[in-house]
Amino acid sequence: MGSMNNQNAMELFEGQALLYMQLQGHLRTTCLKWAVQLGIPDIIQNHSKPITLSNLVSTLQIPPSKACFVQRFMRFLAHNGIFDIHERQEDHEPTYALTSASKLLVSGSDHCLSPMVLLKTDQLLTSTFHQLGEWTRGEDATLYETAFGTNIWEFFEKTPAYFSLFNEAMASDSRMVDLALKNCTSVFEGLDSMVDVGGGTGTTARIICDAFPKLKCVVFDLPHVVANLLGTNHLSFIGGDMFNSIPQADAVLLKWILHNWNDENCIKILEKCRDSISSKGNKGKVIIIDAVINEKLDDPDVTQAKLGLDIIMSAMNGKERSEKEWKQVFMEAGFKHYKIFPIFGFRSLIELYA
Ligand SMILES: C[S@@+](CC[C@H](N)C(=O)[O-])C[C@H]1O[C@@H](n2cnc3c(N)ncnc32)[C@H](O)[C@@H]1O
Repeated sequence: MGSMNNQNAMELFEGQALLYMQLQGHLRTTCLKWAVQLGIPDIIQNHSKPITLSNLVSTLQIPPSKACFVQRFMRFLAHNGIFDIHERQEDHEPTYALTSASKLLVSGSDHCLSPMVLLKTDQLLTSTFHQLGEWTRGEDATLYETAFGTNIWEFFEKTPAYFSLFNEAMASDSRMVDLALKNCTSVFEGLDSMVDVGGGTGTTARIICDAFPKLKCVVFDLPHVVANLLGTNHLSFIGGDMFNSIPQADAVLLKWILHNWNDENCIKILEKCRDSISSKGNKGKVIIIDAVINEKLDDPDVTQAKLGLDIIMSAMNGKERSEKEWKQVFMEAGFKHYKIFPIFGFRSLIELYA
């Protein structure tokens, strides 16, 4: 039949499997959301040993007729590294345990990322990506302007449910900062004051203040974000716009801020940071926590996480950057020296000096 040889056919079938795998990619996120909404990580954690399928189904109060679906969802999630799956010796019944990923989904644990799962799998927010084609062909600066008619920050401001969803997700991400602080104490030691620009509801600043009790911290964010937030002796909240001016300090922290913005806006923000630390001479610093794309050195899953985030950021007119791209932005904003500490999982801490 035809001129197609076996080799060609095999290549096309491999291509087909790759395409089908990618086309079903949304199921990874929806099944993950299903597991979080049903509280499966909590159930396994509370069981204190691997849980059998029948036990899981009865705890979930799912009709026995649906047990086979639970088994298949769990198999799919286990295949994607979210749960561990084993067979009980005596009756071959599947049992499930937590992995390092699902340990991060246990409610009330120190590093619970479930709020981030709920943000990233939200139906309205994910549906905006169906408009990527319309947005790239049009003149709107961001996808959110095409989808909602406003930029994302105005959308959160006007939609209280999403404002809370976003802030809780960011706070959950920030709680992981404590895992890396001991690897970069030199970055914060000796500082008297720090301003966390775009610091949201203050989770990162609180963790840093606790770890470095001599440090006074200001959380600086849009006025509606910090309105009504209570500080402490060492922590205060100030509302404003980082494109206008940033309060004076020994150091400025920018966690997950610069990737939201294009190079032109990043340079403007960094110039305001430079003004903020100017009274410290060459001792003032900017501390950035963001990803550095490095496809050659990174594990493919890490690159996948960074490149996916880059698409989300591109829709906000921001970007994830390679070291070369970061360096260019730093130099154009008038900074001369930087040091990268790859200590935050798929993100790095970058210390920046004028
Ligand atoms: C991606 S969130 C990061 C929050 C926090 N740094 C964290 O990592 O959890 C970006 C933050 O920038 C704030 N932001 C946006 N535009 C701003 C502006 N013009 N001035 C100050 N903050 C701004 C947002 O309100 C939001 O809290």
